[in-house]
Amino acid sequence: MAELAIDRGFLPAYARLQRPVQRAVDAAIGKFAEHTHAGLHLEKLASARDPHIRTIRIDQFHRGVVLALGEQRYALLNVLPHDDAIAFAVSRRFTVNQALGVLEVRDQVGIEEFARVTQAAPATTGLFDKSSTADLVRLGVDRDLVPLLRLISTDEQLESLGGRLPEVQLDVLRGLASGLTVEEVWQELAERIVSGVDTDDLLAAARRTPERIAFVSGPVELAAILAHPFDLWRTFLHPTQRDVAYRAVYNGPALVTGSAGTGKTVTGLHRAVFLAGRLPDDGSKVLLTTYTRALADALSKQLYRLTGDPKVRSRIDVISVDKLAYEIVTRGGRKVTIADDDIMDRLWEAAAKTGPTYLNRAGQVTTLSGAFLQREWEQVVLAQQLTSVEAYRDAPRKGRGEGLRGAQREQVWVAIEGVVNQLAKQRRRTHTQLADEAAEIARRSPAPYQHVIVDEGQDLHPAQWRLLRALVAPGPNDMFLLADPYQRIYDSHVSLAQLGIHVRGRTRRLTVNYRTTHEILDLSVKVLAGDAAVGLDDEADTLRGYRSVTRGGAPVVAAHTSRDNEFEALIERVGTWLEQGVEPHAIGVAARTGQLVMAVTAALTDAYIPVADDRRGIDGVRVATMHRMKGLEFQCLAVVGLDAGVLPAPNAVTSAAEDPHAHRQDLQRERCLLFVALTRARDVLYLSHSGTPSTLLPASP
Ligand SMILES: Nc1ncnc2c1ncn2[C@@H]1O[C@H](COP(=O)(O)OP(=O)(O)OP(=O)(O)O)[C@@H](O)[C@H]1O
Repeated sequence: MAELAIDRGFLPAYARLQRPVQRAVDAAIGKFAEHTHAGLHLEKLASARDPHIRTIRIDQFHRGVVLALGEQRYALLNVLPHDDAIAFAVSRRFTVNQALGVLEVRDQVGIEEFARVTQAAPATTGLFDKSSTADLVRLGVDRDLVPLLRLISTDEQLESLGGRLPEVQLDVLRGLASGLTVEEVWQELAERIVSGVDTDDLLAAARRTPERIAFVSGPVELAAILAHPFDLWRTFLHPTQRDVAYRAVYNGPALVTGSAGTGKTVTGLHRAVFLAGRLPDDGSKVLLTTYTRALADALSKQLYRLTGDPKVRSRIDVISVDKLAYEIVTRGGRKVTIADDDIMDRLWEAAAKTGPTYLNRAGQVTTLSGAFLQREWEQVVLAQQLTSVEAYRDAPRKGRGEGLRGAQREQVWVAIEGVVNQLAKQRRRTHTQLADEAAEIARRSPAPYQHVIVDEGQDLHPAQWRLLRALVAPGPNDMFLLADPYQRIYDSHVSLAQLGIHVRGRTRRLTVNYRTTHEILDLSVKVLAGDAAVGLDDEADTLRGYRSVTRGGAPVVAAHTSRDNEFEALIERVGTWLEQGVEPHAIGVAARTGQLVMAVTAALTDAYIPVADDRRGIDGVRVATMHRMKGLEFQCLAVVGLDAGVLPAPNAVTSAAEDPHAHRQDLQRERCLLFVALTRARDVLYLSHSGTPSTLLPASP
């Protein structure tokens, strides 16, 4: 089969066609492949804005639109009913970006229309006043567009013009509009700048544009692409994603950051397949790991969609860090019983009752809470592997708030030791303890993996990092880490460098959100209240340039006077989504507490709405705590119970009297949690509360 190119925009169009039309499309594609396209009636249109555009006959009612790239190569752009196909073909114009050399498409007729309407109302302050024409052109913006861009003064205008502009240029303009300087946008593009671009060579440009044009080399590859027409991420990566995922060599651990929905997981999956594909057939393996079992399952499913090659697939182990630690420790038949959260909570509460006291700011003697002791154990003692009171007395308490005086530390140590001893007596371990044991075992054996890829890295504990470090020998391409410090919802404040994982000079940031609409993202970012998060590389992270590629409706915030009313409204809302044809599993309902989750589940079930139950294998609407929503996504999402007394969760926030620093940190963690929840929504977000709204909700979304 000869080379045939497919445009990214064609796949969703293909998915919407009736099966017989799809078959006619397949036949037409086949003719192209056999170079018998003469029979397809390639037609040039007199009124077309682009002389390279042709249409072809698909069936009696449908026409395909193709682009002649030169050298007898064609790219299939779209298949539409006859009149729509003609309108599409007439309006599109393909050009070559003068800075990047990539193939671009614009809706020329749409741009002309926009210019007609906009000229009547010239702007006073333009959105791009800070960028000179030379700057814009240097960033690849077409010179003929600049006068029109000068008339634009609002984000709304840019978005209304946006759909008609070449995508790369829109991305540049969105970056500038979101506050990036010309230099920062240039930096984002820098590695893709091409010198000596021939703006007449469409074929060369198409080959430089894998994010838009896929050259298909055989029927198997074509079938694989057409089989999942909505999974654009499988074929068309953003250039930054592609560059990050397919770089031949990182000379050591690499860290990819990017906030919610920027395709970190997608990038990690591509990297896993890329690295696995290069491994020799001698049992060498890639580890793809993440925080929870549910996330590992999701990764596994996506991996199957990305590669059908059983050989490659068999070289990638997908497993959560906890399960991996468990497997390593129990490998020789050793029995281990895990202490679950309930057991641990009870032990810590008991320890707190009889445990250390402190003088609070009002001068009263108060006991430290069980939650405080537990965090002290996990974040200081286990994090630094402290084994004696002497070591603990002098240990730094990074991220743990106010100092504990020497005598207090001794009391805290006694309380912690008491809990640890009881655990040992019960022959139980926590997952964190297990991770260190597993790391110890791993250090004594040859490293079992050639490459380790970690998703959701922001929440891993130092013990888990120690384990991962021990599973792969230091060297090129050893570790590929994906993390977003704004989605840190547990307490780990990790410095990778201190754990012997040095990423300096190998960090990359993704900024384009592919999941969430502009409107939902806008609200979600407000929840973070402008606080900068510190990344795994010890650098302050930034959300500058973080932007979405889609637009939609504004999120709704519904205020209710009682929980009953709130749930009634939720049932109605979910019912409407289902009536509109949204699949139950594409709907999510998130709440802060397990109790609320149970109440929502009961309310929906009583209303005959199916609720997903993994243990019983039941498909349905996913109702879960905000913590469990991490890493997932939903077409329609409701986040409920956003009341003042529920979020921030009182028991998760240290009182300001106990420790003002910890108080601030806990509040920020609750904000991140809400951010994680809200950014799970793809198209529609609905929020509700009963009584006084949570202080974490922005005033007027
Ligand atoms: N290049 C792309 N083209 C189309 N869709 C994409 C692309 N990259 C990512 N997506 C889609 O965007 C969504 C978010 O991607 P992904 O889950 O990889 O992001 P993430 O950064 O890991 O998100 P989070 O941190 O919020 O879990 C997914 O639906 C994914 O399929």
